[in-house]
Amino acid sequence: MPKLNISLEEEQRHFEADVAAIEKQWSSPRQAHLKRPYTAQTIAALRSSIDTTNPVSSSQAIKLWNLLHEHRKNGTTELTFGTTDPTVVTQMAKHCETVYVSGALCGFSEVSVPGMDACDYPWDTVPKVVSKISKSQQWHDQRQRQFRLRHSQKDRANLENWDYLAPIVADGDMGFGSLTSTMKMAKEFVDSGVAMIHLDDLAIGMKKFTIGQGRTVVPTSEYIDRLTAVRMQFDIMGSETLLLTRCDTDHSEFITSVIDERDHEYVQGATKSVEPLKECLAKAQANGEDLKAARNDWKSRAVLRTFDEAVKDVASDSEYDVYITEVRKTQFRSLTSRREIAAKTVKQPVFFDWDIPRSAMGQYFFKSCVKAIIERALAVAPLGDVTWARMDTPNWDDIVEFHTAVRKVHPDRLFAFGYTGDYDFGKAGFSPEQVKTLHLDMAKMGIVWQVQPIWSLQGLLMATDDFGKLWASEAIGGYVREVQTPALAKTPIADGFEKLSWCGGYLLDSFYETVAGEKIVEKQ
Ligand SMILES: C[C@](O)(C(=O)O)[C@H](CC(=O)O)C(=O)O
Repeated sequence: MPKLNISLEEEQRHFEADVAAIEKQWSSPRQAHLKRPYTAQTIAALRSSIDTTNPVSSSQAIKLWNLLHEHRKNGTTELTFGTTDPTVVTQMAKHCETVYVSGALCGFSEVSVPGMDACDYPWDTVPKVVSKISKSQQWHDQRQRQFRLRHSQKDRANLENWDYLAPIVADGDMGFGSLTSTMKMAKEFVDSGVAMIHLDDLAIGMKKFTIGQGRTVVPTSEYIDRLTAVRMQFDIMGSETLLLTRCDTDHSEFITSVIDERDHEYVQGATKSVEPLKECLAKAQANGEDLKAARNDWKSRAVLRTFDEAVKDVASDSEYDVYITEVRKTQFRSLTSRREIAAKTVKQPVFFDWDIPRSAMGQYFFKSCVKAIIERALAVAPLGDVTWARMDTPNWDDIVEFHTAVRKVHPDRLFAFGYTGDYDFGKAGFSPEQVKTLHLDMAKMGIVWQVQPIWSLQGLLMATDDFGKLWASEAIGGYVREVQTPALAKTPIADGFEKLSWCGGYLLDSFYETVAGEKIVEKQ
């Protein structure tokens, strides 16, 4: 292998030029709001000597950044939905300005072994889907342009001219492991051409929906480290790719560790001296008892409380007032500090043990609330570009409280929102009239990117079911009447093979023409 032919002075010059370029990029209007815990020198030294910026990801990110800011300025919002299918994306281009690649959908349709969304698919699953969609967008852009340029300037005025290059937003879940897998995932995303990815605070494998038991977050510090790892990877690549800091704290029941005192306020402990939950459940299992009932019985005996609630239970009203006033003098207090204050302000001893309720997997009980979500969102805001508090149910008061509080600190913040699962708006207290204008009301709070992530699971399934029924009963007669005729009558035409443009027929022909020098297809 030959030695690198570069003098020490030249190497140093390159390094310093890199540092200067990084500092310039970090102070640009696109990046000036970001705060990194590392320096441009550190990043420059982590780069390889070849430029690894991905032009698609960076230009799509800037396009998205400008689009979202335009919405924020106007109090409007981008509305999109999730898919994994490039053909679907071509039709989205007529109505949406962005595309969403959903992890949940990938887990059903883009893996060798499908399953419910537990984010347990390989870490490069979603980047591969983004890459497929991005290449398809580029191809449609190319074949549309080629078709247009076959025509005179005047004739082009009557031809379709869609923006197929809608920026792609994709699901990075929790990063799929520790720092290095998160970095590898971020790298694959950038190389796939993604415009923005979201990363959340869930523990790996602990996104649980069905039995509603066990959804687990990581400590705030680990959430910050994850996002820092992504930001660092983007910086190493010199990428403009946007980072959407998603917070899944809502309805989470557990936290993996109590290492970060910022989380202590929300950790629950037993306030009665009972046997550890783990032992109780092991005994119940050995005796063939109903585990859910045993757990509920244990909970009623253990009386789970946060430390502040435990103090409130034993203190007089005036004692509690003194206690909580003292606690609130500092934003974050460790359990040790809370115990010290309680010892000074409350006569009764406070029994509180957060180890007794720990699960067999070691998790601690966690009491989620809007305040906890706000604190996490604020802790990570400087690392990201957009904020999303994922909510299991559409609770309007919570939505308003969250966005108002974050906007107080970051008035220009961009927000995202997902109409997760199938929200029951009626049950959540919304009138049909309120649902109609919900997206606009949210836009006024800075929620500039709104997504129905899993449209396929209702919309596409329903359309396929309806068509399957028609085809089975009426075959080609039904097809011609219900699909082909209306598709061709549509303006603009619902593309397909009929017009050679959508399927790239003219582009293909022009490759042959260019190589063989023959004019195979007449200009239209
Ligand atoms: C957005 C989401 O992460 C997804 O994978 O699409 C899911 C969607 C859903 O469960 O409806 C989510 O966690 O909200």
